[in-house]
Amino acid sequence: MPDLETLTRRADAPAAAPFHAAPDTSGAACRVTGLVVRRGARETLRGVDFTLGATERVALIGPNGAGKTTLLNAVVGLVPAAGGAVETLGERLDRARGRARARARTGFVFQKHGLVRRRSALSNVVHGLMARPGAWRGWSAAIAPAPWRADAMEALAEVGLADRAGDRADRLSGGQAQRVAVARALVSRPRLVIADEPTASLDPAAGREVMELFSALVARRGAALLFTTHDMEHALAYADRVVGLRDGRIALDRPAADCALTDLEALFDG
Ligand SMILES: Nc1ncnc2c1ncn2[C@@H]1O[C@H](COP(=O)(O)OP(=O)(O)OP(=O)(O)O)[C@@H](O)[C@H]1O
Repeated sequence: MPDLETLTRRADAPAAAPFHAAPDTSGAACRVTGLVVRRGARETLRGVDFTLGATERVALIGPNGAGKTTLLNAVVGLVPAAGGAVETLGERLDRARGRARARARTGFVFQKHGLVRRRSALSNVVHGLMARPGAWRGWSAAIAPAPWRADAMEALAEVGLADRAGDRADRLSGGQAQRVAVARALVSRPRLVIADEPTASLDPAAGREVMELFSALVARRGAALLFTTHDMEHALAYADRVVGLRDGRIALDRPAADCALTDLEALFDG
């Protein structure tokens, strides 16, 4: 089974999935019910109930090993449920076609940008369109169809990097590279964006800049965002709701506006 990062590599893109899948009529980006995930003999998620609204931004927090990444993986069907159910973008994830359709409408951002270093910023954003029908994984900015290049340029402009479109990814700063990764995730206009510690590799100022932009763009697009973070200030500032995991269970689920920093820090005590 591929991990989250291989999903953004074109060879593993769900090419068979239709770009325009059935509309989500469930009213939620994701519904997780009684989810149990096992890794070997150990239960890493132990009965998780969680709903992500269609346009909601949720921060997942908790100590190391609490199950945050496992939950992100489960939301796109990258780890199987040993119990309970997951429905994402109206699709049942226990079915291969449902998983492919849900993933085709999901954007991904990772701790490390995962850009192709020798390709231009624009080519890297074009890669975010590879779930479209007819996509060829060798496409770069130079040979992708003009409308696709235009979409990629628009996404780069939205992250403030239109003027760096032709620069190789390895010439960008960490913060700029992560902004390109955000553009790559959003260019296909996903209904759901998931991000695993998107600022962990950045310094605090660059991290704030990326999250500010990322969270605002997702809101402007009317998509849902689920991100993990170890930065409690990011959880409070860039999410509508904070969900805390501890030992594979939900230990906190509250609107960000009703949380104090001390509430979040309490999750890490003991
Ligand atoms: N591929 C795997 N095989 C076996 N066990 C795993 C695997 N991935 C994660 N686990 C285990 O599942 C549990 C939850 O891990 P997970 O990565 O979801 O936690 P996390 O909250 O994201 O932690 P962190 O903050 O350290 O990234 C941990 O005990 C971990 O060791």
